[in-house]
Amino acid sequence: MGRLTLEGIGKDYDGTEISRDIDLTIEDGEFVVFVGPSGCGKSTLLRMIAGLEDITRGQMCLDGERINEIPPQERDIGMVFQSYALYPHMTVAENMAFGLKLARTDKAEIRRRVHHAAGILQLTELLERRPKDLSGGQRQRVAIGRTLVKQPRVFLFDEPLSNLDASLRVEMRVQIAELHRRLGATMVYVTHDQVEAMTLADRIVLLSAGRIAQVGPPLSLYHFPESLEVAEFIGSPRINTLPVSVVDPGRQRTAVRLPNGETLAVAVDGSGLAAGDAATLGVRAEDFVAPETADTVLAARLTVAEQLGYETLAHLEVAGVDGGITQRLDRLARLETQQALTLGLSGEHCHLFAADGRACPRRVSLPGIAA
Ligand SMILES: Nc1ncnc2c1ncn2[C@@H]1O[C@H](COP(=O)(O)OP(=O)(O)OP(=O)(O)O)[C@@H](O)[C@H]1O
Repeated sequence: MGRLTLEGIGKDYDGTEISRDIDLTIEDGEFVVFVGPSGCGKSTLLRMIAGLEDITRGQMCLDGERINEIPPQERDIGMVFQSYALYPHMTVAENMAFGLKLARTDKAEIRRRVHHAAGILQLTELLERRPKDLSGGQRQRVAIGRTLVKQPRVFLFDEPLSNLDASLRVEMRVQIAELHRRLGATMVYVTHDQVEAMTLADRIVLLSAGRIAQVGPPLSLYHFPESLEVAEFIGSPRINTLPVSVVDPGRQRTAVRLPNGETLAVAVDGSGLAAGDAATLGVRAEDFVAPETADTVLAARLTVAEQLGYETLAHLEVAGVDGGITQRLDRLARLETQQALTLGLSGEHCHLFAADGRACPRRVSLPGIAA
C-alpha cells in the first residue's frame, strides 16, 4: 500500500511562509504530478514528503501512520533526483545495490532485486558498466533502478528528465508511464513542464505561491480551470485572453462586450458579476470556429505563421487585444504575412474570468470530463 495524506501542511524558512494550507490525499497506486511556475514550492513539498525537509505545520501520514518525525531512510519512500548522483567508481549493478547493502539486505536478495529491476528498466546488458560509459537516458534509468530495488511504498521524482534533450525526454516520459503501469505503485512527480504533467498524471496538483491552486485530472484542469492562472498555465500555446466588459450577467449565459464593440453570450454562470464589470474572455487556440457558424466574429491580421508539420499556429493581430491571438489551424493551412483573417467565436467554446481571476463556471458538458 502507499496512501499519502497531507493535512494542513505548511513550511516556513526563516519566518517566511513557503508552503501553506496543503490538504491532499494521494491514493494508493495513483500518479500525481506537482506542477507550477518556478519558486511555487513544488520541490519543497516533495522534499517534505521524502523527509528531507522538516514540516513546520500540519500532519503527514503514510497508510494512516504519522510520518512527520520519521527519518527519510525509515519512511519507505524512495526518491529519484534531477541530478542522477550516481557513484562514478561503482558499476551500474553496484550503484543499484548500494542502498540495499547499507540496509544489510541479504546478498542473494540484493542480486535478485537488482536483476529484476534491470530487466524492467532494460539495463541487464549494462550492469557491469560505469556511469561515465552510459548515455544520459541510461544514467537516469540507473537512478530509477536504485530506487526501484528498495521496493518503496511511494516513489518520488524531482524533475527527473530536466537534464535530458528534448527527444530523450519524450522517450523517458513514455518509459516512466510504462513503469507506473507495470508496478501500479504510488508515484509523485515534480515538473515545471506542463506537457509532462498532462501526459503522465492521473491527477495534477497545480501549485501557486506555496498553495494548491487546483487539483484534478489533466483534462478537467484544461477544460474547467477554476482561475485565469490555472487556465494560463495549462495548455500550449497559452490560452488567448481578451479584455471584455459585462453587459448582462446570467445563470445560463453571460453577455459580454468584445474589444470590437460586438456582444457575445458566453455559456457560463456569471451570477457573481454585475453589468459594467471588467472581465477576461479566454479562448484556447483550437477553439475558434468557422465564421459561418460563429456567434460573432473578430477581424484579425496575420503576423507570423508557424508551420509545425502536424499543425499550423497563426499569430494574429487583433485590435484591442494586447499581445495578439494565436489560432491553431490545420497542418496544411496556407497563409501569407499580413493576410486578413476572420476569427469565429462561439459562446460555448469560451471561458470567462472575473477581474480577480476567478473563473465563471462553464455551462457546457464534455463527455467523460468532470467539471
Ligand atoms: N533552504 C531554503 N532556504 C530559504 N528559502 C528556500 C530554501 N529552499 C527553497 N526556498 C524558497 O522556497 C520557495 C520554493 O522553492 P522550491 O524549490 O520548492 O520551488 P519550486 O517550485 O520547486 O521551484 P523550481 O521549479 O524553480 O525548482 C522559493 O522561493 C525558494 O527560494
